[in-house]
Amino acid sequence: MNSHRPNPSPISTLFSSSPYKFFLSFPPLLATSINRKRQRFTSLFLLLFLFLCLSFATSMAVSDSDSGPVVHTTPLVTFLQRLQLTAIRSCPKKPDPKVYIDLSLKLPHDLSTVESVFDDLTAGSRDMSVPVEKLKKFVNEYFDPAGKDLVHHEPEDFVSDPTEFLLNVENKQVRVWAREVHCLWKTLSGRVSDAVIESPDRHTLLPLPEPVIIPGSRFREVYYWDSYWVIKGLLTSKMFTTAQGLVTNLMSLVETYGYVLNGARAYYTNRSQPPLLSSMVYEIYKVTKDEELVMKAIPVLLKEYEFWNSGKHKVVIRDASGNDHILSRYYAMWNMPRPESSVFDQESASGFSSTLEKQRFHRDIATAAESGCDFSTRWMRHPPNFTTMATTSVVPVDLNVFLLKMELDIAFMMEIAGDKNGSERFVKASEARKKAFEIVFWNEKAGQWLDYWLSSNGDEPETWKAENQNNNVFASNFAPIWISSFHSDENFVKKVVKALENSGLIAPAGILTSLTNSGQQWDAPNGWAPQQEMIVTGLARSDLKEAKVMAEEIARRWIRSSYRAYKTSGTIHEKLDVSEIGEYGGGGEYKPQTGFGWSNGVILTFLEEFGWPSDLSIIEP
Ligand SMILES: OC[C@H]1O[C@H](O[C@H]2O[C@H](CO)[C@@H](O)[C@H](O)[C@H]2O)[C@H](O)[C@@H](O)[C@@H]1O
Repeated sequence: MNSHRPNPSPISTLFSSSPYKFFLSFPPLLATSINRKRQRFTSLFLLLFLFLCLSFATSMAVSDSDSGPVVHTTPLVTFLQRLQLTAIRSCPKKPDPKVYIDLSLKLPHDLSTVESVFDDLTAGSRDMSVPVEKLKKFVNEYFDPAGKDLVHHEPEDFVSDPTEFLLNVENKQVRVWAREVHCLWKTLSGRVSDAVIESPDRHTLLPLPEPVIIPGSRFREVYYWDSYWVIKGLLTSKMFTTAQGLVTNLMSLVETYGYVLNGARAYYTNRSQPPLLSSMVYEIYKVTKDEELVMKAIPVLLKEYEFWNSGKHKVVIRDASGNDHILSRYYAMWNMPRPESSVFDQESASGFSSTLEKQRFHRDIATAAESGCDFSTRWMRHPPNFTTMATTSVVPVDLNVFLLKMELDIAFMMEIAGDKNGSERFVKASEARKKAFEIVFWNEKAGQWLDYWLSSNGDEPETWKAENQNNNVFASNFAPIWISSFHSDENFVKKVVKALENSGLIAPAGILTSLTNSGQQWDAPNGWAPQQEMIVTGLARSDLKEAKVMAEEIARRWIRSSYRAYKTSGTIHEKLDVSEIGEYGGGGEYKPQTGFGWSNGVILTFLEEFGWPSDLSIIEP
């Protein structure tokens, strides 16, 4: 596991800077002109002086740098960041910065040689730019292109027409399309190449034991929370072995790092993503009844549970009666620009003058990436001002739903394993978190759960204040309805359904992410597959008729829109613009992506859940 080493303090560079070198060389210079006693006194004096300098610099270092945890990255990532900067400054058509951080070092070159060639190439260039042709030549000579280290893999359990596939989809047009979506698993399937296993230091792609399903396009590596909806889709496609392989991969990351990484890249080791590993194991178990998988998963899930419920991730909110409620927040172990978007982050932080402000901002940016919702007005103190991102100060509703679900899943798995005490312990933990939902997040007037803004840095317990609830409407405010703890009481669900109906979130093609069009991708007018699925599935599982009707209506809108977008663009999109049927989403820091893992998964899941009658047109009425 990576150690959470603190950020290197400016003190480490103190003695290499010139004025101090001068002081260190001072005593020998004096030796010829004064006697030994005086020399000893002078040396002592200088030592004392240096000690005082050191103490002063240390105290400055402590107060002027953010003291949170930092997981360091690899030398290759650090170099590729330099190359990325040069590429962005050199190419007239701005390339996707992620392309450069995904390159791998060609054999037989070693990094230090390549670095010195690069130093020569950029020497004399003030802004690090170089002529494009020279840059291309350098990259081609020393690097393999992004994506070369993930080789195609034909999934062994893929059949083009699986038996019992989507039996309730009767409409011919929809069946044909569903089969095409099912076939996309083949294009998204890959295996980490042997080159990565043999020389991991030459790659930013991390070794994984089993084949993978990637989201698609620029996302040529496994992502944590995406995998939940990919797995749901794979189960519909009867690809059980592939689904199990994905879980084995994510479990291997927990074994190595102590948590599941944001994605399987060396530059994602400083953060996780929404914790859905237990839900993945649960979904697979429901279909396969594979007890061996459950037994393997329990210790891994316990390790992951500890990660989310300790250190900076853990927060304590005290209620008016003095009872403490333990919840979790996102908190990345990083306070610098994200390597995959380094230039973007540097520019965004350029308005901050102190190192401390910059570091805090970078941590809040990386933390938003850990939330999976990068970026959104949800994390901004003064939306839509991006520089007011303060993700570490938010106790998020959805993260705590995932953790409550994890507690219930672990309890369920421990029951299977025959560990009654362990199971009871986790049932108790889930009850405590459910209580915290009532006290901290639930807002009776709004009929939804609201994110909570911390008043302090979250290191000490703090007292709950009504004004700290974020009153803005987000799809995530309705995420709790996903789990049985919140959808089993009909009267309660009625309240939530009414609030959702009146929220303004229900749009022609699905559920909006928020009501603010900020230009960020996790805001209006975008709708994302995972949020549609959580809310729709939760409503559909309740016993309330209105909730079921609403669920089906939202699912049909989403499917129709995905179908129309597919027919016009020939592909499935990462996100949709839900203000209009058939429009794909935009905004944010990268171009809209296609492929696409979780969108395919949710289309198949909805078709499995609601079917499609033969007389119902897929073209919107
Ligand atoms: O490169 C920018 C960011 O890209 C990722 O985030 C987006 O794509 C992921 C894969 O589909 C998805 O899990 C996430 O919810 C999206 O916002 C990546 O996860 C970020 O860490 C990265 O900075």
